[in-house]
Amino acid sequence: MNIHSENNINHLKDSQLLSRLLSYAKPYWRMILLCIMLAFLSVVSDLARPYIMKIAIDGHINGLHKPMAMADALQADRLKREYGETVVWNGKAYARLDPGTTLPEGLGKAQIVRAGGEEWLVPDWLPAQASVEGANILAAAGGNGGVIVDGKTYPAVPLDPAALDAFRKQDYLGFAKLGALFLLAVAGAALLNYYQSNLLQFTGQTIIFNIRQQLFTHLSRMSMSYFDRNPVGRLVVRVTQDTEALNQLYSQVVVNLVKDMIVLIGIIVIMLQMNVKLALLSFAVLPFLAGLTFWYRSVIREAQRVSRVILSRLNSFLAENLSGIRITQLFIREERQREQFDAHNTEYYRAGMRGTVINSIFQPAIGFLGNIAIALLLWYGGASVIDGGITFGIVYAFTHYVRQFFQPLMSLAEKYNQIQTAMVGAERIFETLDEQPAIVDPVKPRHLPERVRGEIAFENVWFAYAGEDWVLKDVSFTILPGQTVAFVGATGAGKSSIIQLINRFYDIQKGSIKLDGVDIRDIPLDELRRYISIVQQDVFLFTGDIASNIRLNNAGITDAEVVQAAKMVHIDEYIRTLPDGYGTLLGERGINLSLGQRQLLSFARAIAFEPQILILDEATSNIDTETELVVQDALNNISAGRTTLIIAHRLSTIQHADQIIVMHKGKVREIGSHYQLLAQRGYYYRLYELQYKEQKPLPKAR
Ligand SMILES: Nc1ncnc2c1ncn2[C@@H]1O[C@H](COP(=O)(O)OP(=O)(O)OP(=O)(O)O)[C@@H](O)[C@H]1O
Repeated sequence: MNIHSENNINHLKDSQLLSRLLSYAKPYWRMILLCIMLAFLSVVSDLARPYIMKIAIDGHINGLHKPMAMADALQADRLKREYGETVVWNGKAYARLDPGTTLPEGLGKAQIVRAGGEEWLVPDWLPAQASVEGANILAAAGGNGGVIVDGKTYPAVPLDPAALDAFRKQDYLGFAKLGALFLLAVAGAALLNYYQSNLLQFTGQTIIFNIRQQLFTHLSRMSMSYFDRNPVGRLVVRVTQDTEALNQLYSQVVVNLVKDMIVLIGIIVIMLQMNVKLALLSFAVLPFLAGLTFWYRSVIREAQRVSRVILSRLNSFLAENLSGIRITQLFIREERQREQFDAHNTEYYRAGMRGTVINSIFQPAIGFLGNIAIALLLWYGGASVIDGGITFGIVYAFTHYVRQFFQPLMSLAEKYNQIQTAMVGAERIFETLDEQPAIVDPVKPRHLPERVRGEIAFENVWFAYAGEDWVLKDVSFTILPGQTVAFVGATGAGKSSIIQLINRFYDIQKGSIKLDGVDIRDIPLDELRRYISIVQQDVFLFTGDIASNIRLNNAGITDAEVVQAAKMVHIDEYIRTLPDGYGTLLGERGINLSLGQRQLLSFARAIAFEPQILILDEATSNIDTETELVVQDALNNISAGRTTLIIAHRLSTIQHADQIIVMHKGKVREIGSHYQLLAQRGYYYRLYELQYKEQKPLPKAR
């Protein structure tokens, strides 16, 4: 597997992932519980709305035609006590009855029915169909004060507008009340949703804030070998995108899923309570729904997994190619790179389309099932209304509940996607967090004094970056306190590796490296690295001004010390010519420095930190010869009394070193001073001769 290919194997089980995810949410359980309670209340007000409509329809719009109890006007109070709203008209009191109420002894029956465009009061109860105008009511039976239903004539009195108003009064009042209640439910749901979603976002953001913080702290402790294996682009995605996917999980999915569950259960309960038969009929589509969801789950999971793997490949390709754009343009590789990008892009497009096609089948299919349920309702419910078995209000409410029932299922696809993305994000985040830094502080640390002598000893050191590819083989040497030691050797001989080992960017496999006689693995990392400053060929500049790039946020370094360090490496003059001097911004929003200027800045950085051990890795390779002489002079000053290690290809710059260590294919080949090594007429001599000839072709060798 190369480092750009994205890991696509599931290591952790979903249940393990979930329990770890929940552990992050645990400190905030009160808020989450409150969110769930708010969600519950908002569901209640959501579900209340069709119910309110049902009451309006059955109780008031069609309320006029309900069967009534009739008594003498003197008994109005009794009627009111027992059956609620009572109308007194023409010496009689009337009260509407709920369906199924049995009429006690002593009370008469009455019902209002619409016939021939007029409302009639009948002192009897009519068959259920009669409440629907026109159904089997032939007409008002001429002028004889009666209505004919199913061939039977009932005596009836026509109601004049004033009487009708009296009977309708409770309906007008009822509409006002129900309207207010409806409004309250809407406003309540809006308010509850507002608080709930804010609280959720707050909780989610806080949890993710903590995870990001933990990730960054963790990453900054990781060893170099980790960064060799993980491209920066991937780690950036870890800290930003993957955590954002988790945020979605906490702030959108979890509570909304709970909310959806409450909605579904709530609707089932309400429907069963309103009418069992109609409810069961609406649920007839559920087995198909379950089958469809099962199919969807299995195909979309695979499609999304493939799509994610391809996307991360595309991202890596893009990141690498944009950072290497200079080389691409220089070697006119644009066309080839474009073809490769095209291949990745096409693959991603296809994967995306596959997901789209699956979704475009699933979502309408769910909608279709929902509509079938509504069609069943219309067919059976409509007929039952006419038969009088079910009220119109119930059918109306049912169609709404069925719609509400299918709504969460329609967005299931989206939620499923979010959960999957979050799970993959969580898995990657936990994998990152679980990876322990290869280089850690010693269990039993040994502390060196504030100032070390600076003796560095390599004793039979064997080192490989990976496996058994030995980069250093049995390397031994001792650098005495205050000495300046140079490493020379061909490219790839292992010089830079030696330097990376001294400050423990990597740990060795065999032998030991000692500072003042103490194995560096026994010294706390912070302390070890505080003694050492390294100036490298590639200088990294942080976004910020020049002064902050020299002192690297170390408040202990004063402005005067910054200037002093810059003066020592002769970059002070240049800095002063810049518009803002030491306050000039570098990087993206500021100016760009030349490679040589960057190296000088990095020298100043090393000097300002006053290290006790100074390491220069090809540090003067980009500085012109004239400036190098000056810097060399400054270096001589700085290295006086300090252990200094220098890697240089230009042998002229290291002739004054106390010791020169010649490396060859991972081994120490020769050690000695310049003159000793020349006298040996070995590898160093040959190197020197080669360079000497190159640089000064005219005079003959001494
Ligand atoms: N981060 C790394 N991961 C794996 N192998 C590495 C790494 N860095 C260097 N190497 C390998 O280690 C060997 C020695 O590299 P090193 O950089 O120490 O050589 P060097 O003598 O400093 O060369 P140069 O003069 O070119 O800087 C090389 O063969 C290189 O391929």
